[in-house]
Amino acid sequence: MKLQVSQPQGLRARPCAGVLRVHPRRHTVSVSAVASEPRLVVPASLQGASTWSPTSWRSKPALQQPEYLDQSEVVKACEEIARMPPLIFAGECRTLQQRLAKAATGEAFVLFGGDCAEAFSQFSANRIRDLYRLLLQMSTVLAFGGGVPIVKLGRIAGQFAKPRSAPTETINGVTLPAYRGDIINGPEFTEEARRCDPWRLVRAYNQSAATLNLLRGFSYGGYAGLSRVSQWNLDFMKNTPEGHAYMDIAKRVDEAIQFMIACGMDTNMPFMRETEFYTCHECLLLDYEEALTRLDSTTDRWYGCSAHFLWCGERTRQLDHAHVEFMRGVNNPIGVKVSDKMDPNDIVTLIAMLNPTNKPGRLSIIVRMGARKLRERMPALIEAVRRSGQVVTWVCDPMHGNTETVTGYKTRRYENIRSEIEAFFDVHELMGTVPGGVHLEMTGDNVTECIGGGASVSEDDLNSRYHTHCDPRLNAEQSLEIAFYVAQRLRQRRENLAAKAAAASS
Ligand SMILES: O=C[C@H](O)[C@H](O)COP(=O)(O)O
Ligand SMILES: C=C(OP(=O)(O)O)C(=O)O
Repeated sequence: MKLQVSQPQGLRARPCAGVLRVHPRRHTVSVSAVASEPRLVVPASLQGASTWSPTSWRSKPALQQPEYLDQSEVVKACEEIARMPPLIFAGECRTLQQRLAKAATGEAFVLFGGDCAEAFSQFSANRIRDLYRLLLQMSTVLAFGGGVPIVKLGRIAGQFAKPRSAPTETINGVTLPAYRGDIINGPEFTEEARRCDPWRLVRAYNQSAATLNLLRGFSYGGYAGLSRVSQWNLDFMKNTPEGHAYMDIAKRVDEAIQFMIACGMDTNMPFMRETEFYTCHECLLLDYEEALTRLDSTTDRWYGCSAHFLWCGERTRQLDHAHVEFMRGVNNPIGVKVSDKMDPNDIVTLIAMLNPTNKPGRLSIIVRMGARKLRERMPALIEAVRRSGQVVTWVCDPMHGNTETVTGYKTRRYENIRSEIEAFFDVHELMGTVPGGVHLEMTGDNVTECIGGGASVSEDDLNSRYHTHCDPRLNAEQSLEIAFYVAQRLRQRRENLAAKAAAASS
């Protein structure tokens, strides 16, 4: 999240859903040949590539959109957002893309983490700080194990809209519209709360701006400095096994820094005082995303300025629908969630549509299918992508394929989450490909939403601190425990590669 003073002026605001300056762009549709076969061409029925604009999604079916009672209020709210400054800058997106390109080749690793759904009622500086420092702690553990830079991407400052399996919810015979995230309606089970309110768009924008302001302060104001590694432990973690294991690493980092200072290292170097931190969310609510789409005058390219990284959800990734149409035209690094329903031919077509010039770091494929299905289905997806010569960053989301209901609560079992990560690393090892990152729903709070792990949250504990508005999150202790497991796999991978390289050169 480098603040680039010259960029804001470079991003031109555009009016929302009205007089719109269409900026024709050309996409080549064949993947530039990294490998020679098969040549990949997007079917003619899915083309129309030269006509992209921030509103071209409007001519396609858009799933999971709210039904507002008064569309004119939506237009007014979006016009207000379109007049507001961008939340992120195009130059930051380009830097992030370079970092993600490194993750595609194993020279970096990506950590995505944060709330399932940010909430207006849970907005506080302390909660932002606690998630932020937990992500810093996890990054330290991962960097220590993996020996590579960790790209930190918070599901924060914009992760408000939720796709739902069913449009309605029924409790005790009463049926109301489903809760779709605070940017759309409220979680309370009343008719009034569940009504879609367009002015929530503006409130979500304002909360995102305030959140980003604090995150930038933490990242560049000294909080994230390496000399503070031992101070990031959350209070309630201090007496847990993960807290102790973390402090062991922190001690070794402190010693390494002391040694480097003794060797003459300047502690005022930016890498000692600052860290890059990026934001991401699901690109779901297209009215909002369109209102924050801006033209970067330094490159004459469009960027989605609601977050550095946007992803397309499993439920909205249809090749000929609105979300794919919108995403193919923004120049941010982007992702697509992929379940076991994804077909190997379709993944190749989808990648060609979203990354026609095969830019490394542009596209992350975020796999979420549960351990068993991942072992069965992911090899064919990897093989199809490899044969087409497409460069993607493979990321494991071990949350969304592992949701179940226990004693009336939506939950996830720690062991299933860990097993999916294990399967992800195993499959990449077998295929000789690169595990590029993990994507977690997690919080710095001491919640009881996922069962198991060292924290030993039991089925009976679920009702004690179940605060999520949508899906269950790992708590701080469970998250750190996952980080230790991933770090161990990264270390193993590093050692295996070194052993292979040594054998090859002897
Ligand atoms: O976070 C993902 C989805 O929004 C969520 O899993 C949907 O939950 P549902 O199946 O209860 O609608
Ligand atoms: C909805 C989400 O994921 P998916 O599209 O994989 O279900 C999410 O990550 O919030």
